[in-house]
Amino acid sequence: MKPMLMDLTFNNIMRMMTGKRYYGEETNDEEEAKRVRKLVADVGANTSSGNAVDYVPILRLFSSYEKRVKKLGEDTDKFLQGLIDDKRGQQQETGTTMIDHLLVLQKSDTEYYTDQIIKGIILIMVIAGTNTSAVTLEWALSNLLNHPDVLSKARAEIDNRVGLDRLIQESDLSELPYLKNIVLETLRLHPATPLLVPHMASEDCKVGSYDMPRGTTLLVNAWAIHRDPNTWDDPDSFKPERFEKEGEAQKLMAFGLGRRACPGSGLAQRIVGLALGSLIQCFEWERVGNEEVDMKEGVGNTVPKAIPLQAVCKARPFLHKILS
Ligand code: HEM
Repeated sequence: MKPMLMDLTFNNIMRMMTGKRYYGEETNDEEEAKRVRKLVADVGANTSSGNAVDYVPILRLFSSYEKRVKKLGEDTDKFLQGLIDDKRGQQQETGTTMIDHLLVLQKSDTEYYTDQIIKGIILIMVIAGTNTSAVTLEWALSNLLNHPDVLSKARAEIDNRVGLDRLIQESDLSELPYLKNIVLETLRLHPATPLLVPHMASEDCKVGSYDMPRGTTLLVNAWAIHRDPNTWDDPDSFKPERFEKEGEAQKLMAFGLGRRACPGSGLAQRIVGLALGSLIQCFEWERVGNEEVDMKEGVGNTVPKAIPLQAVCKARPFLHKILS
């Protein structure tokens, strides 16, 4: 499932930014899509591993990491500049992509909305928004396969509120509280970035009973906070119903808190909710064998499953009718 979910979230973000798809059958330009897919795979392979030279400087003599990453940076910059230049050749005022809007802003505020800033915005949306949403979907589906009762309840909610005459759409999400609670429970047990991102104290301060001198790096262990038995009942169990209690969702830290919290949290919850809702509405899902889906965590910036999810699915009969 993981590669398909990654393709989905990457297409989603890139369609918002550029209007183009790079994965699947409806790609606009297959040659360009192939180049972009290779670039994305190379960036993925080189970002989560880190640079051993940072810890053991002598390794510089043997390592090609820095050279490789520099070349990758140049290729990425060329690709992003190409996206902006393509759009600049078109009529932005009628365009609906994010790059169109940013180029309109560039005309009125040239100093702030430079190409560099626009490239940075595209890049951070791809880096921060694709893998995080894809792993959350993979954990959500894994939990549903291990809890068929929850899956049936979610399907019943969608069938009742959306029906079988059309596909679920974004505007339905506010009417599907159980589906929302499944997403929240997944974010509680499997926060995609379990240590958030490192923060630094800009002034001397106290966190709980600890003194934090200015300049201290602070890591927040959201994973542990989300499983703290003093805060949650039966914290290790997957129980979306817990979020029916008022105020429970406010205890989550999967998107951080405060000024530097994730600005994509609303978008992420819509992407994950709609994708998961569509998978539940359109397909019958089963585990590959009788055994439960393995829920061990692997290693990575955004916590992957140790064993990638494989599942069996069959289109529900109504789908043929509405797609024909
Ligand atoms: C399930 C999906 C996602 C999760 C779990 C997630 C989680 C996080 C977390 C924990 C942080 C750091 C917050 C902190 O340290 O206090 C963060 C930062 C950020 N996220 Fe997300 N995120 C997700 C999706 C997205 C999406 C879809 C976008 C945009 C397209 C996005 C854009 C960003 C950006 C730009 C930052 C940096 C904000 C800053 O430093 O001020 N994220 N995210």
